[in-house]
Amino acid sequence: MASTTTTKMFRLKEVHADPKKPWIVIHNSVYDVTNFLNEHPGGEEVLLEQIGKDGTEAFEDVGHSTDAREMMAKYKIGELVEEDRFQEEEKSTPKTWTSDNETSESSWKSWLYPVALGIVATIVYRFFFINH
Ligand code: HEM
Repeated sequence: MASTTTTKMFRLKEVHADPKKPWIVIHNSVYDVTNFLNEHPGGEEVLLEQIGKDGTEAFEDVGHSTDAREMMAKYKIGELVEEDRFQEEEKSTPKTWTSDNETSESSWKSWLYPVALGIVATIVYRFFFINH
């Protein structure tokens, strides 16, 4: 019985914005960072800016290491209930990438660079032979 782990579910409004008991939501999981504030390599200031809300974007913008991600497990206290969950945008990004007409527009741009480089190389090559 003692080994069964049940995930505690929280409403977004239950996530404390109190600096004395600070909680943060990252990827729809709830973290109690009370004992982490002093230890955070990025400082407590940035953590305090995210308390009581979804800090996923701020967390990802920093590009946290795998070590940092593993460290998070220690502070996780539960997850957000289904109704309060935030859309995880990252997962849908690769789909829109391939299906957009934006892609066909940007693909001709990717040709421009090597073609321009080829033209410049030809000019330089010709000058070399004319002058020598
Ligand atoms: C429980 C959640 C978090 C954990 C365990 C954590 C852990 C860490 C660790 C281990 C580092 C050192 C660099 C690395 O290994 O990536 C770091 C750096 C940093 N973190 Fe966090 N962090 C958390 C949440 C946040 C949040 C919500 C923000 C909001 C902006 C943040 C901002 C930063 C910044 C600005 C740095 C410094 C980056 C640098 O100096 O290059 N962290 N964090």
